[in-house]
Amino acid sequence: MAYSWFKAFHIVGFVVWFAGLFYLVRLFIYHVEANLEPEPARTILKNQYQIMEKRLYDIITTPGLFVTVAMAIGILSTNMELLKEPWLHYKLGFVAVLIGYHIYCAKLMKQLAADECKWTGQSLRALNEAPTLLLVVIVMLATFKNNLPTDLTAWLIFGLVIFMAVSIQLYAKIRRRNQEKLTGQLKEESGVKAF
Ligand code: HEM
Repeated sequence: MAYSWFKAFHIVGFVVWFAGLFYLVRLFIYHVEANLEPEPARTILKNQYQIMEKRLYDIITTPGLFVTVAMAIGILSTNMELLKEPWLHYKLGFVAVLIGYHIYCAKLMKQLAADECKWTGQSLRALNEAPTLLLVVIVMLATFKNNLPTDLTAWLIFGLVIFMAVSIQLYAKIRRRNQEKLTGQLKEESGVKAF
């Protein structure tokens, strides 16, 4: 019974953790792109994003990490034999990368607050795909364990995930380009009218 409780809240924990990580880097994108706005909108937006990022990190994302890890320790305490499983060792490797990403997000948040962030909106969009790949791999390992499928279906699903990530990036690029064109046109038109 304890095992099921721990597992249920292990799943709740990582859903919260990932929701936080995905939204956090989206806020970073808006934060960086606020630099393109004229004053006073730029300062107002950047201050607002800074507050939202800190709250999201402290109140949602980091507690999500702690609940996930605490519940995992709970699961392991009910069956220590799990610690000998090779799939768990691989999973722990990917979770370590995920924790590294989580810590790097805190660094980015500080750089953004100090106006020292070198990342562009486009590169942050690409960075935001990293947890998607980790999510897929970790959930696959937790589900299939030592029998991770390597057949055609598995490769097709993996390809589909990569395809979706690339399509989202391309769609965002096209949409931004169209928006820039429209803004340019509107500026030109208002310039002609003023003249
Ligand atoms: C310190 C980090 C973690 C440890 C030590 C850990 C360990 C475990 C263990 C021991 C189980 C039970 C497996 C079994 O009953 O055979 C489990 C289940 C599970 N874990 Fe984790 N986990 C960690 C992080 C994560 C993360 C970050 C995710 C998601 C991205 C995740 C997804 C899952 C899922 C979906 C299950 C349920 C699998 C099933 O139904 O058997 N875990 N985890």
